[in-house]
Amino acid sequence: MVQSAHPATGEEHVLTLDCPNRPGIVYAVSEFLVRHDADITESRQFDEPESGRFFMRVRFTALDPRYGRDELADAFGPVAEAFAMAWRLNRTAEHARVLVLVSKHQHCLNDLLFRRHLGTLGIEVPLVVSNHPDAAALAASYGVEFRHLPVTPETKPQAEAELLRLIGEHRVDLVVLARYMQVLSPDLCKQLEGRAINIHHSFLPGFKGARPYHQAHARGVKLIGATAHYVTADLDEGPIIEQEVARVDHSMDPERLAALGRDVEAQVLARAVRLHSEQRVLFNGNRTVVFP
Ligand SMILES: Nc1nc2c(c(=O)[nH]1)N[C@@H](CN(C=O)c1ccc(C(=O)N[C@@H](CCC(=O)O)C(=O)O)cc1)CN2
Repeated sequence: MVQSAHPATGEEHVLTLDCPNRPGIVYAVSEFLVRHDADITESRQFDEPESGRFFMRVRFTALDPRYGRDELADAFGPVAEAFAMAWRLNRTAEHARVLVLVSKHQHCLNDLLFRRHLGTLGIEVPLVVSNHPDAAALAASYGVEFRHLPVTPETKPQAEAELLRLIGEHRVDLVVLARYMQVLSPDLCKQLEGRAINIHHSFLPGFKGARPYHQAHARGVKLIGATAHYVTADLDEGPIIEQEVARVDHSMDPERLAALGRDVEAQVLARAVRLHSEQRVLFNGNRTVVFP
């Protein structure tokens, strides 16, 4: 990891990119930044032999006030085109606007709102939405707007249309399924591609579905876990961002496993939301490249 020696005054940005691997990519990016009077403060890269793709994340401070995010983006376009890059450039001061979806279990929602309240998670949460009324008091306790959106097989299309309207109205960048127990339709998944994260309460690919702790108990596992992944139409199959495990034993019934799992779920989801909101996750097919 490359770290800058001298403090710089200016706006901090993050550039992420991926492209076919070839010589000269790092030079081209560095030359562009130097030419625009930017100071690189962190740089990570990964060459993936299997796909032949190159992945990079650069954090830099723009020292010349003539070059804000939009001016730099316009100027970087030709460089990106020359290397067939997929890329994103954002100011780090811009916090991701997160809509949280929740059902009955509130531990992951509470953890996210508490970390935001403490200022240790750089996100804004304009809205909490649930298919049950239970979480209204928790959202209110953090001063966050709450919307109860019941979902039945008959009302799912209207409920999802209303959810999309709320995402637009609140300028949402990221949807977080914090133990939301309804399966999103393929259409909604397509519209939320790359900007919806789910916490699954097992160590995937083990124990998919709605009752992983009962499955784990029945199997007699000695480790349980949680997985944060991007949401796709294929249930529990999306690109994995973060995972963690905890040791368990024969004396623990499904309820005890679920109680232990709650802490793991909350930690894994908060880590995944931080990694995504800091632009530290890049897509590599159905997998991810994560620069922590
Ligand atoms: N399109 C997707 N939607 C959702 C995903 C996903 O990966 N893709 N993850 C789930 C969360 N989840 C596991 O992490 C999960 C939630 C619900 C179910 C399920 O079978 N639900 C039943 C209803 C259960 C209930 O009402 O309690 C169902 O929808 O018929 C499985 C896995 C969130 N959505």
